[in-house]
Amino acid sequence: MSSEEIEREQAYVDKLYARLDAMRENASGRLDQVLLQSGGTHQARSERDSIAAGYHDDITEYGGLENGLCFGRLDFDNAERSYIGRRGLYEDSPERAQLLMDWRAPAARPFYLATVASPEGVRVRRHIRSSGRAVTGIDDEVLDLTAVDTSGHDAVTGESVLLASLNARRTGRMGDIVETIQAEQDRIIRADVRGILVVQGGPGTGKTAVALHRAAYLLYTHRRELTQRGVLVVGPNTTFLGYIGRVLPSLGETSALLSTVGGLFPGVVAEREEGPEAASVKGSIVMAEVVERAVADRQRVPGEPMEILVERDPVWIEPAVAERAREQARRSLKPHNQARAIFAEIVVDGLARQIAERIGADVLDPDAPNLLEEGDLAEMRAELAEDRAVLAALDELWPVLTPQRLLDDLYEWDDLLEAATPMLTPAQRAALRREPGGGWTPADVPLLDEAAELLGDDERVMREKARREKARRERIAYAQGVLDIAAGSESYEFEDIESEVLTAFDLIDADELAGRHEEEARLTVAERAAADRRWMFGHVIVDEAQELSEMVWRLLMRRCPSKSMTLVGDVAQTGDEAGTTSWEHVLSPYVDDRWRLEHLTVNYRTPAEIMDLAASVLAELDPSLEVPTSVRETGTEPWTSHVDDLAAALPALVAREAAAVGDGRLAVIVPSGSLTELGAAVAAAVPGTAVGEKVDLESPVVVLDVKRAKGLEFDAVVLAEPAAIVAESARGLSDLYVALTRATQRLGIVHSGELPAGLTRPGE
Ligand SMILES: Nc1ncnc2c1ncn2[C@@H]1O[C@H](COP(=O)(O)OP(=O)(O)OP(=O)(O)O)[C@@H](O)[C@H]1O
Repeated sequence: MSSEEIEREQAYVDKLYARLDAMRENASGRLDQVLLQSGGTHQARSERDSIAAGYHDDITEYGGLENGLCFGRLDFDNAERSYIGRRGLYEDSPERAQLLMDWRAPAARPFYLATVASPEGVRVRRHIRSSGRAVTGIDDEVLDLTAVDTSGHDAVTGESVLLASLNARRTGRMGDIVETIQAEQDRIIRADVRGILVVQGGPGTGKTAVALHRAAYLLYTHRRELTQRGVLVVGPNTTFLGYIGRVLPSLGETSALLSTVGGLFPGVVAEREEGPEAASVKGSIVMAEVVERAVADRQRVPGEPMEILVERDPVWIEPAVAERAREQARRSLKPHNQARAIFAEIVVDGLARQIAERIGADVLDPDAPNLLEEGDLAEMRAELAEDRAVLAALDELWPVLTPQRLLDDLYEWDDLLEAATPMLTPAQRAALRREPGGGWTPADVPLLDEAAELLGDDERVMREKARREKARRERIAYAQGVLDIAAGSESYEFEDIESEVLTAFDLIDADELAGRHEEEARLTVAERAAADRRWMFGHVIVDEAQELSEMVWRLLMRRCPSKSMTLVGDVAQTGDEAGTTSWEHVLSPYVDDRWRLEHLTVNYRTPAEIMDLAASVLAELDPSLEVPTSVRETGTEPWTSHVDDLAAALPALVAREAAAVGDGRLAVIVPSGSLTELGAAVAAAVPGTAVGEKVDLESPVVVLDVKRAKGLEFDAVVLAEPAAIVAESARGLSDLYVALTRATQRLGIVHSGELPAGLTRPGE
């Protein structure tokens, strides 16, 4: 392509960036203005908060567009032309002529779908390559071969753009694919938002990429509903979330919350590890009943009259009264903590009547009516309801519980555990046992959530929350008052804003104001959703959805009552014992057969040479499972090396591979049981190696186990002792399949023991 043509496109791209810069400056100026406004009604304040949050989102989005703002151009048969980019841009003029079309706009679809066979009115599709703001190349695809003189164009090169991107070195962060979305992917990305869409696809077929682009597409197309309610994206572990974390902002969205299952219960960090037995029991659907029983077991009736000393006089909670109280409280169908008030009222009334009988009786005439009146009785009830001994008795019979307390007690006390789990085997019960304060695991999260549903909020906690919110508002109003006095006016002239604010900041508590800005203006929908267990998302996207347990599905269905969901996964890659090998099994309890299934069939990651090997392992796992077709070959066969002492030999082999990938990324995937030992051996010999749980994926070499490698990809992979990986878990063959399909260029296998079936091929 001629350099004039590149220059011409550069001039256009410069114009786009100039417009973007102006928009960014404008948004920053407006944000500053909003943050400095003050006072007004509660409604005015909250309107300002949301306006400020909007500007903040815009600025974040503009900042993410420094690379490849514009990547395509469509020339139509009717001589019209559209530039396609990561967001739409319009001229700053009354006509608002479109400068750049958002890739998600319906009119941009031909960029992804048009072919020579079906050009959809497109004459030429142009790919514009760039680095930062500089245009570096242009590739044209002539689609309407009859309508155009092709002599001025290069050969058809659509594929070359895709292959260039697939062959590029990995950085440790996932990038977006907006420039090269393929037709089968485009159809999924733009599928109807309603209902549950399951995307089944083998490794490397772009499930993660498609899921994230779908999030961006839905937020664009259904902006009003979804930016308010947000989109939840659930991924398998924090390493993975770090890997995909920058894809969405670069697509221009801040209304998506990325979370692991462990992060879905606000206030709890569920990072403890536990054995597969415990995780498997906790994930099973019977736990819904276990939690229900555990709550019911905390609503007690004493076996015999329970004595309480009220001001040194004994009174008794009679079993019959407590029974009636419990029944009425349960019949209210209120959650446990709220129903306690009903229980307490009836019990207290019983106590008040006992006392009334004693002190109101006519000593001269036992048959005479009680001397106390209804008013006296009411007063007595009020006093008893506050009495320490009565409260202690109520706490014993119907304690106010947090979900954490309920589960802590359940796991700790044999009698509670036994009572709540008659349907479990002794071994399953033993797997649940835990000492107090042991920390939460991801499998506890749906149980905490289940408990929270049944327990409801503690009214005391709610009162405390309301009190704190009121105090916060008052502090702000106070600070604002000072600010207004300092500035001498309630409304500012914007030219003078800086000097006035500086004075005010000097005079009052700057932290207070900074905190207020932080708290109120900076909270995105995603942040607000993260802090609120009851948040109901507009759409839920789950990656590696095959790993989710039945209990997690229950939680997710609660968070998305509209059941608008996209679930991507591969039932051949299930590693978690509580995970699934059947979509139908997990979905039918919620939506029966009302869900749609789409398939992705092309592997964009793993070259054919590596996929051949992975295919033999998949055949061992289940011959009926289909292997996705690799889109490219590299000419490099995987190598196998048999060694006597793995820990001694591995570092040198890793160093050799690291040299072979140059500035790319290399992963050493090892059995979980040897992670520490092999990690240390490699780290000691190969500079820049990161090992373990939360590895920095941007390191040149990382050592991890399959669980943490899930969903990730690297230029090269060295797989250590595959037979041990297979032996480590009930789903070991699936784990091996996952490990084999992480590489984009090179794969090596090092083993000291036997090779597992499927991998026994002649090596290097
Ligand atoms: N249309 C595309 N254009 C460019 N790259 C693509 C395209 N589709 C997928 N890729 C790339 O292929 C690789 C694999 O994609 P992704 O991680 O989304 O696959 P996956 O199906 O989630 O894999 P796995 O099940 O193994 O986790 C990524 O590097 C992704 O960017």
